[in-house]
Amino acid sequence: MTTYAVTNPATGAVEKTYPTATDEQITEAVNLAAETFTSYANTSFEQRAQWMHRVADLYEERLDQLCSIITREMGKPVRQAEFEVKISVSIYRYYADHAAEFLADEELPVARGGQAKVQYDPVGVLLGIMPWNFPYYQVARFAGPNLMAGNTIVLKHAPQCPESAEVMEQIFHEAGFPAGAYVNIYASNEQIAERVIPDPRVQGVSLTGSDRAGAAVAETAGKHLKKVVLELGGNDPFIVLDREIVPQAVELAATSRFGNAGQACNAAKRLIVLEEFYDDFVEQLKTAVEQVQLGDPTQPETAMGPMSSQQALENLDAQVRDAIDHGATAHVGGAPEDREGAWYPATLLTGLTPEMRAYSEELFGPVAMVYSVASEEEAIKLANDTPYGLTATVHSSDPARAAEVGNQIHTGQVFINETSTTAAELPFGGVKRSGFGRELGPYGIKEFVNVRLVKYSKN
Ligand SMILES: NC(=O)C1=CN([C@@H]2O[C@H](COP(=O)(O)OP(=O)(O)OC[C@H]3O[C@@H](n4cnc5c(N)ncnc54)[C@H](O)[C@@H]3O)[C@@H](O)[C@H]2O)C=CC1
Ligand SMILES: CCCCCC(=O)O
Repeated sequence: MTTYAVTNPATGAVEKTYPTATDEQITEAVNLAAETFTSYANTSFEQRAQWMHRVADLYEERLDQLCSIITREMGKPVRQAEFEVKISVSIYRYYADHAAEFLADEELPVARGGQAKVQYDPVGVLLGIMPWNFPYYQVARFAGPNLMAGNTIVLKHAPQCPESAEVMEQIFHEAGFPAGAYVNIYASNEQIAERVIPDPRVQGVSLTGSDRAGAAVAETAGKHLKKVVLELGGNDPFIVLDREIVPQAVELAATSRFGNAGQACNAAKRLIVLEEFYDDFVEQLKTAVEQVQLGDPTQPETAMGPMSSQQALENLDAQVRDAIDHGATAHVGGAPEDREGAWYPATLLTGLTPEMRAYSEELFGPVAMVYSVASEEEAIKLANDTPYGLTATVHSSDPARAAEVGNQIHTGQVFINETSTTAAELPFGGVKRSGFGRELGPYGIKEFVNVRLVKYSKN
């Protein structure tokens, strides 16, 4: 049974519970989104943009409240929560400002004469299934473009995030969107599979989360011929090619790995370093990891708070224990803190080998793993030795060399001499088990539209 509750990971205390929807409520939610679609699809881009900018205004006006909610729901340090709210605002404003341009009719040349154009029409009700790690940002990547395209949305958030889910729906309605344009549901997985995805008025599903969840939802969607966009996990390589870049690479690696307590699909997870300066890199990184102190996530000076839940901590602990039991070395950290709440210290592991779970599985927590390789070719081979393909970052004092290596890594995104970042105008997505489809940028608004040909005879 799915329980929607605010369980503060800093203390383990259940602070608020929300009732899972009844089957009748689920049906009413889809009915409302479907009935609203007809009129909403006929609103102008200007009207949608006005409402969308108002959503962004309300996020800005309620910054402190929004930050406090997710700090309690999943332990995010308040400064990082501010960043998340602000990037969500930028996504809403980006699509408010650019949707009309991105979805403008396109005239097509016709060899045999006549006229033709493509128009980008909304398709109907979309289901969004979002995770707990960035409660506002993940929803913005889905709601921003699809509402601007004229679709209506039914949003099922993570069971850990019922309060942020509630406040987002309130904001969209207060901003002026029709009630049926954005409908939040506290649904169970079974209700999603049995009552939402099969509904003929639901035209697509966007899920961000684990590949396990993605596979389950995509299987149901496939059975009912519904398009999906999947933003799943990653085990992203971070390759260091020369000694000169090591100090910068150490700083970037620590920032990427320990932000959000390591709970980011695009975090640098596998640090791959040429053996000639491997010891130096590990020593410098050890110093950086030791400086990442756990703290009260409500305090502005805190760099890392608890993990999102006791379950997330236990999953990570099992993976790290398995690595250590099979011979890995924990230079820093390596076990949960002995106190109430989901507290796991910044951890540095070396000596990873293929028989360990940590070698092939995503470690969704504050654990940096460093691998030594003898050559650039070995670095590329190791980087690609994963079922995932989300982002890769490559670091060298010679950016052209880094780009050449980056071009050989099978991922949806490559970053040269910087951490894997995200922005409203940059497409985000992966290959292999990291999912398919793209969010953000001009690509994110064309995933759930009907690319419709209109042709006129030449007479
Ligand atoms: N790509 C990303 O941003 C994220 C990836 N993850 C990955 O997921 C792993 C585990 O995290 P979880 O909390 O288990 O995330 P999850 O993948 O179980 O949850 C993500 C969302 O999918 C929903 N969901 C899960 N199974 C479902 C099903 N059968 N039908 C319908 N909805 C379903 C959840 O309720 C939630 O809303 C992490 O270790 C990480 O690898 C988790 C969060 C975000
Ligand atoms: C704002 C950072 C992006 C995290 C992307 C993810 O975990 O899905």
